[in-house]
Order: sequence, then structure tokens, then C-alpha cells
Amino acid sequence: MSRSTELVFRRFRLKVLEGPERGLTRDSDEPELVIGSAPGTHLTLTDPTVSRHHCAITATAEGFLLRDLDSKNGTTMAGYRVRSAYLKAGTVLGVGETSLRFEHLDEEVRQPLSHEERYGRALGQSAAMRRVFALLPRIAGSASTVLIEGETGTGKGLVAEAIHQSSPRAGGPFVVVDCSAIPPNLIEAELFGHVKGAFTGAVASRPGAFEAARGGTVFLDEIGELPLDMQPKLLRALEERIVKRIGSLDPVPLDMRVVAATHRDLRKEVNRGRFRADLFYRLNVVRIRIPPLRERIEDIPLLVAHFYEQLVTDGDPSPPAELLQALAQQDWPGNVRELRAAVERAVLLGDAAPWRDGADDEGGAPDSAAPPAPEDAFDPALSFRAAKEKATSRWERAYLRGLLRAHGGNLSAAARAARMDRSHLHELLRRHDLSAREE
Ligand SMILES: Nc1ncnc2c1ncn2[C@@H]1O[C@H](COP(=O)(O)OP(=O)(O)OP(=O)(O)O)[C@@H](O)[C@H]1O
Repeated sequence: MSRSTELVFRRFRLKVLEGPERGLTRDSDEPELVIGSAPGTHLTLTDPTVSRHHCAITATAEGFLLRDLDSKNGTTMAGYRVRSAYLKAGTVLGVGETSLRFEHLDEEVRQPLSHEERYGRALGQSAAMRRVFALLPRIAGSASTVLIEGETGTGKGLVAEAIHQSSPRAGGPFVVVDCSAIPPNLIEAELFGHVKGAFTGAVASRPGAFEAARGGTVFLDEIGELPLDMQPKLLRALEERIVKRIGSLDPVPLDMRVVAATHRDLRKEVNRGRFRADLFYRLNVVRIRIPPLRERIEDIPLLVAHFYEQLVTDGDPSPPAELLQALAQQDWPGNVRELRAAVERAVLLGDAAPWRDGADDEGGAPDSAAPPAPEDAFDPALSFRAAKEKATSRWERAYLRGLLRAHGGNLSAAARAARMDRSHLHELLRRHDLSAREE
């Protein structure tokens, strides 16, 4: 099968009709063009009624999609305020009090696609993912800060790890800080460290993540959840490249690269005042967007085959066609994480089409699977599929708690005993809000 080696999209032009920049034109070089008053936007307008990141136009398979980025004064099309709409050539847009005309150009922009179907542990054969894979080697080789955006479960963590592993810092540590999982009063200590006695409970001195990542990379996951009062401190540390442990005046020089990720659109967060613009610019040096699974359904067979092979310990390691077919037809709001969970359920329950209503439930559940509690087995309010999911989830949770208890909360020992991939166990625990000791 011949595969495309380039992503091709049509160029478009924006012309300012009214407003301080009247007469200015901007042609698109990328699939997305952002209009706003912030420096660094593709079309920067000085009109005070324009928000920092006001709206974006994206070339998609369905056409040119206009999206308002939660601007203060709104985006209009033919006088009507719109949140998102597809643009036709000649459409006049209102951005605050500035008006612009959208025009097609008879030119194409071509961007190379990778020939590879993976980068590190991240797999993908769709053009959307191969476009990301084509960019990653260059990004990994540079020292720049990277911002990865994408919905939850799209693989941002895997991409961050792959960037570290193919960077010149691969020999150093990869330190993960999940900003959404740390209580706000502890986040400063987590990032910068503390000395003994700096606060109640600080029984010993401890380096923070930035210090611990010396020679390596810090992955700031869910950076959009970083409390506002912490944001200037982070910015200062990144600009000055030094930190001081809490309770100490001694500056510690930093030698680490930052890769940050978020499931939010940080431009919207900046418009809403929830994320500081200066920190956003500091992080947004290189931006990668990981597309959601619904924009790359061509990846589903490859991912299903990969997860299936990882999970099936005996028997045929290729997924049944029925399973592939059933999974390819679903919507995946939880993206790859949810797809993986679905493959897991299918393997666990020995059921090729776990959602087929009325499918019989005789599939060979493993011996260790406790039968669902009687009150779970039949609930008139639930469909077969929902009831089965509820019971499986309950069983999984009970299993994981027992497993952790048996191994004193040690993740590696638990994974070995369950004959499960360590990162997979970690993922399962996270899904059930359970925590293990990482050793
Ligand atoms: N392209 C991919 N290839 C293989 N596995 C993937 C891919 N994308 C995601 N996964 C798997 O899906 C799960 C979720 O991935 P990951 O944690 O990297 O997503 P995320 O976008 O960082 O999620 P969150 O926003 O919730 O932190 C993991 O088990 C990961 O191994």
C-alpha cells in the first residue's frame, strides 16, 4: 500500500479590512493560524478590544475551522457571534472591533511525514501522528522548552519520555512532576526542594525535582493546573536557571530541560486569567499538539494489536477481527488510554466484542477473577455493557488493592507478582486513584 509522505493543505490569507492594522495581510504557513494581540500570534492586532489569543483558524479535512479561544469580546461571522464555524472564501470575520476577510490561495503548503510508525514507545501510522514523529527528532535534539498539548490519554506522557530518551540528555534522569496530583501547599517544595525544618514535616533536607533532574529532563505534567501563585516562582526559576530550596538562601544552579504538558488549551487559560501570559510564552517555545484518537482512527488497529500482544500471555497474540471491528467503531473520549482499557477488558473477559448488547457472558474470565457481587450482576437500570463495566471495574479495584497490600505498596514488586508491565500497572492504579510506592 502506498502511503503519503507529505501532509498537504491549502494556504489561506487574512486581510485586515477595518481596524488599526487596516490593509495588513497574513498568509498561512502552518495548518493553524492564531489571531490575537499577544506577540507571537501569527496575526498580531493592536486593537484593544482583541484578546491576547483571540481565535484560531485550522486547516482540517472538513475545511477551514474557525474557533474562538474564549475571547473577551467574541468573534463574529457575518455579524453573528460564533464559537466555531467553517469558513468560506470571502467570509468577513469580526475580531473585537477589527474586521478581516478570509481568502483561499491557489497554493499548497507541504509538510513532511515520518516513514516510521513509532517514536520511542509512541505508536501511530496516521498522517497526523507521522507528522508529529517527523518533528520530534529535531525537537529532541534541541535544548528548547517544549509544550505538549492534547486531550487526556492521547499519549503526551509517552511523547515527553521519548523526547528525553532521544535527546542529548538521555543519560540523565527523567523526573515527572504531575502538577494536578500535588497539593498546592506542597508544590513549591516538590519543585525546588527544602531544607530540614523549613516547615512542619520537613524532617530532612530534600532536593526538589529541578535539582534531582540535573543533567536530564523535568516533565511538568498538567502544567495548566499549576496554582496561580506558583506561576511567577516557576517563571523566575526558568529564567534565572537557579532555585533556592525552601528555607535556604543558597542558589542552586539548574542543569535540566523542561518538557511540559497539558490537556487544556493554555491560550484560553491565558485569556481567562488562569494562566500567566509570561509563563505561557516561556513554555511555549516549541509547541506540539497530539491529536485526539477521533482525528486519527487509522491508528486504532495498530494500537489494538500492540496492546493485545502485550496483554495476552498465551495463545494467539493477534487480536480477533471481531474485536478490531468493534473497537474501530467506538468513540474514544478517553483516547488511547480508554482504548487500552477496552482491550484489557476484552482480554480479561475473553470476550471479543465486549460492547455487543446481548452478547453472552460465558467468555473465560481468568480463575483469579472473583465473580461479580450478586447486587452487581443484574441491575435493571443498566444496560448489559454498563453492568459488565461496573462489575469489572469493581473487580479490578479489589484486585489492585489486594495486590498492593500483599507487596507493601511496592510498585515494582507488585508488577512482577502480577506478571504485568510496570507502567501498565501504574496506569491502572492511576485510573483507580490508588497509589503505590515508586521504587
Ligand atoms: N501513541 C501511543 N502508542 C502506544 N501507547 C500509547 C500511545 N498513546 C498513548 N498510549 C498509552 O495510553 C496511555 C495514556 O498515555 P499517556 O499517559 O502518555 O497520555 P497523556 O496524554 O499523558 O494522559 P493524561 O493527560 O491523562 O496525563 C498509556 O498507557 C500509554 O502507554
